[in-house]
Amino acid sequence: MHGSDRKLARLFHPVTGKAVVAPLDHGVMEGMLTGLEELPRLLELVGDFPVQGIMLNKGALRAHLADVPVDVMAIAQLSGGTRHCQPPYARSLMCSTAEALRLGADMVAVQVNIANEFEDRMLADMGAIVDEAHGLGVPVLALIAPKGERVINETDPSLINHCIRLGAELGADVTGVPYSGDARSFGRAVAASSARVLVTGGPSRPDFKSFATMVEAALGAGACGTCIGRNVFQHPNPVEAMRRIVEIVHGREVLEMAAEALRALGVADVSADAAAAEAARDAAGD
Ligand SMILES: O=C(CO)COP(=O)(O)O
Repeated sequence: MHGSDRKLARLFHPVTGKAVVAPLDHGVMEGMLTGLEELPRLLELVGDFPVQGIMLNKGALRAHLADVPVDVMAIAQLSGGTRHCQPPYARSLMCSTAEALRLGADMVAVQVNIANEFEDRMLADMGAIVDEAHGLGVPVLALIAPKGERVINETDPSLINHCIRLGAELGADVTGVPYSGDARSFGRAVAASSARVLVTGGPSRPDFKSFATMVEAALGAGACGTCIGRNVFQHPNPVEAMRRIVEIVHGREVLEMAAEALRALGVADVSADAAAAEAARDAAGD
């Protein structure tokens, strides 16, 4: 067992063995993105659910660490790049693992976009971060996706399976990838991976119901959780969207237990009542 394994175990729910990570790191890429402007409000929302990890950039970590519940992993996003960059899929390292640790992070994340002219640098950065983080006993989440001018289909199964394999080959503890939609080959890549796999969300989709079906399919194919941001926080009803994702990953019982615990503490009623949740979903047109 490595030093990082003990911390990594905390990322997975003790009953379900799965993880819901809330990425709130989009400000570097997008600037003032609708739905993601107010971090304190989002942290409050996330804190009302059985979520296992919150991903923040280093400035946000410094400003808001106190608002990340102590039983939730604070994940420092070390990579960044803005959508104004040419090309917009280039990512650079913005923070070291040592600095992330100093800021209070429990885990670090690094982003790699493959199949473009900058992948060699992003891969080298990932390699260096894995070495540095493991040297300090810190687990690594690698968010890997195919992005670039030559990429025609960003969820092409062979490219997504390559991303899954890459995470494991380069020593990530957890790899986050988009779902390919091909359950069989995705399942094979996940089963062969020494790193556990989370499914990422991508840009907000107008049809949340079909998005949720995709997430369910990814979990069914072997993903052991989610790292979904925009499809939750840009949903017309982010509370309901968050509830649905948690329900898919951990099941209704865990959701209800968490709601009950909050009620007992007199904290806001996240009301996991099944009928109310169903009604809200219908009202939201999902
Ligand atoms: O990991 C992520 C951002 O760093 C995933 O976020 P999205 O679900 O918004 O794509």
